[in-house]
Amino acid sequence: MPSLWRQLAAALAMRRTLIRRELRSLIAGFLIPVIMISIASLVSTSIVIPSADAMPSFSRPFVNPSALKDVDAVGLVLPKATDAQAAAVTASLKASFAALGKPAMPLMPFASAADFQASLIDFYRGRPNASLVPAAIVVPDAVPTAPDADGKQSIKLAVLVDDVLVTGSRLNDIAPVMEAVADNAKQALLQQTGAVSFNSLFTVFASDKFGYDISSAFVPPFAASAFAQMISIVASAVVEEREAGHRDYLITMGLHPFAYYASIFVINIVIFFINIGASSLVLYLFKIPSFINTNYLNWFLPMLTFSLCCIVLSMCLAFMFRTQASAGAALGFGMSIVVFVPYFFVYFVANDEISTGALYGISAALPTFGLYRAFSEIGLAAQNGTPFTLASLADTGRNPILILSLIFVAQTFLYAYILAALVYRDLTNTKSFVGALVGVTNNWILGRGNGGSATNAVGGSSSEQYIRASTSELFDGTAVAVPAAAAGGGDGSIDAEVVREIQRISDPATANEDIIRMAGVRVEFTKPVSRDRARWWMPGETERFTVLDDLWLAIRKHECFAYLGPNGCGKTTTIKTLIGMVQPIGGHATIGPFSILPRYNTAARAIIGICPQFDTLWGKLTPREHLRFLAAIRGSSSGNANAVEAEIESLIGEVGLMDFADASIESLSGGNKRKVSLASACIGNPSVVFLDEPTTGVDVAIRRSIWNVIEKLKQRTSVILTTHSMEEADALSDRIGIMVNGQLQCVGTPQRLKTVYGCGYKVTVRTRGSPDDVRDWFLGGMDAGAWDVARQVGSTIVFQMTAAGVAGLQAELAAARSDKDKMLVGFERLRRIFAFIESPAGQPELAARLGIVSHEVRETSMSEVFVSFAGLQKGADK
Ligand SMILES: Nc1ncnc2c1ncn2[C@@H]1O[C@H](COP(=O)(O)OP(=O)(O)OP(=O)(O)O)[C@@H](O)[C@H]1O
Repeated sequence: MPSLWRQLAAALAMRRTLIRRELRSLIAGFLIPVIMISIASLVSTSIVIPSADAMPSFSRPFVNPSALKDVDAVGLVLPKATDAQAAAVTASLKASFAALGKPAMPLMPFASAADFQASLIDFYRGRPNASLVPAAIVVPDAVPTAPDADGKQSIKLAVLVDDVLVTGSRLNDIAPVMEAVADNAKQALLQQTGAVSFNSLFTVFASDKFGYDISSAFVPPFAASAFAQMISIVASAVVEEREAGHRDYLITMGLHPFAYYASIFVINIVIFFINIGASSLVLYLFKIPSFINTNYLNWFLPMLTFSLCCIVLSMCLAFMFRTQASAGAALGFGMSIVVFVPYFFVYFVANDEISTGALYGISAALPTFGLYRAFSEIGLAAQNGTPFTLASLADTGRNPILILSLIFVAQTFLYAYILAALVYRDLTNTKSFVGALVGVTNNWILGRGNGGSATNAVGGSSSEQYIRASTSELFDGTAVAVPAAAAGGGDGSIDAEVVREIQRISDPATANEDIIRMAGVRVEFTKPVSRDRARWWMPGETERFTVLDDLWLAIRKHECFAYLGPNGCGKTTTIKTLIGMVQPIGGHATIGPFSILPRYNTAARAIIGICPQFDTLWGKLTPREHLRFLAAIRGSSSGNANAVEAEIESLIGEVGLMDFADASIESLSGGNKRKVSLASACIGNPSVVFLDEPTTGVDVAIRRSIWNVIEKLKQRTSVILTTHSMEEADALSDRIGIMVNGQLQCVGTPQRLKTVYGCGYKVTVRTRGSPDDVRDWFLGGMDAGAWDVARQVGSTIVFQMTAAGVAGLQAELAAARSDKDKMLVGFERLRRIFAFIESPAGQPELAARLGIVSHEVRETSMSEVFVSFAGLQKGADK
């Protein structure tokens, strides 16, 4: 196998190709954060008055005003008042304030609200000539120039009060003052206009609107939420890959789990960078004050470090979900809650004030909160006129960005540890999470693990180390007790060849004959308790059931072994055990020189190839790219790029994909996809290839071509073929094993099984004479009672052996000492049958009477042998 880094490079190259091909869907996914930040920016900037666009950052000088005691200037906006009216109102207000003990109160009349705003903004900017503090503005609305028909004038008088002055208990202090202001304004206007009625109202205006940066409150939660959405996007993608079987396929084909997860990490970091860039651009283009006035490293550090921890966290969360749909829905919603609930709590309940300890504590538990607070602190600092600078990063008392970023980095390591444990548990079927943590610590971190561990690859030890360590673990045949029924010469209850196979497996001297050996392998799964036994007070109750029950099986070098059995008998489970995707509860097994049970030595994966039952292909790749990628992760024995290309071309030619080698896999027919899977299994010259129902769902022509490939394949490697096609097994395999109820029921050459387990022969005769004569002649002449008529259609009669006839044949076979003798018994039988049917040829009169046109003698088919075993499967449809 190539080094970890080469595998990582190969996985990255493949992901890059996939991303290029799936750019549209990817952009759609990753646009979400940018869209969210854009919306937040747009809303923020649209709430700020237009003239504030050009404003630099400012600080509010009267954040906590002491009511009117702090008011030393008033702006008057009297847009429609005449000069005389304005002077009257001004004089009246002066009097009003003089009464409050503020005789030097400067009053500044403005011709329009826009004038007033401009002056106000100058004030906020800290311009020296702007001394205005807005406290009250009196705006007479629609000042009539002449009395109405009744001689009366009606004036609406609006008294606007800065909201900062009316917060909390200060309202009571302000109300009488403002009433006085209004009253004096009324009096002044009355004198000037002679109006007899006034409608006066108080309106509280927010001086905020004159430039308060609402983005500093608005953008942080949205930006944090946008980044939090990335968690659900990344996690969904990881779940999708697992759901499609890609992860397991790659790992069983030899990709290091570390390389697999590291490739996801690296690719997502790149995507995050793009995202950080795009989001920053949005904030810049919208001129979000806290962004453009703050040193960029203050933004970048939390965004980057959050991305690191977010990606690893996503990979951990992916383990909670089986399907991409559930992951997307649950995490998308969950992340919004996780961001917004603490945000609302802190902003509204805690009044945006939070102690440093609480800030770091909550951030350590919820990274999304940490990110929100980081953005929020940046916003607050900018709004207060002291935006974070590069130097302020070191001032951790005032600027929490560095500490928050370090918290994210620490979380990245923590989640990486948890991820390692989750992967470890998944790949080794360790029951408890704590056990997995211990396993990770011992095997991967401290390097104390056993060399044969399924997971040592990640520890970085070299392949040689592994092989040495694991070879010593190879079971010597005596490590597992031979089943009682197979002890000695067997007690006759199990197939003689199965007994011989068990004895051979338990003899270490014969180990070199086999590429695969399994001894006493036991696999159990759990399933929901059946309804009739379910207890209502224990919902979701499960029970264990045995799938492989003390399985002994050996595959010889360079043989094609057809592994047959009814649905659910455990064929796929056997293969999954051999490729390390199922962890048995007992037994020993080896593949070549590697021990794979009780602990899976991942070095074995270099010598196996897998064509899974369901195609696990990347639709956007072409067959050639697919094979190249697998070649890169498996490595070529020569390490020569030309040799790899030659191997790929030869495989493409062998499976007949020349015309489709550069078409995307998703455009191929089911049959051609099967061929890609088959070629993929052969990449890297494996010593044994697992073909799990390779011809399922393909037409006759493609089936034939796949058969041809298998024929060639078995000349250079061992093949384990599972299939439901007896014709296929019969045609391709050197030996057949039939598995029922998790145990091998019989094993041997197709001929042996047909001879030993068949139900004799069938003879079909077609006549132009009388079928009755033929029937009487056949049944009278062949062994008495051994034959009967199976069916008669027109002039064709089919004879088959009776139960007594089959029993007689079986007795003869049982008496034969060896398979060879059994074959001879079979041949002798055939010879006798043919001799009898052809005997009329020497008797013209009989031949003329019978008028036999043609005859056919057929042995029991593999299907019939199979059916006789399949019926024994528990729970099988009869
Ligand atoms: N992960 C699992 N958890 C629980 N039960 C499982 C699991 N995998 C397989 N099984 C069950 O184990 C039994 C054997 O399954 P397996 O897939 O090995 O059968 P098979 O012989 O390959 O069947 P088929 O010919 O239909 O592919 C079945 O009853 C199946 O439902």
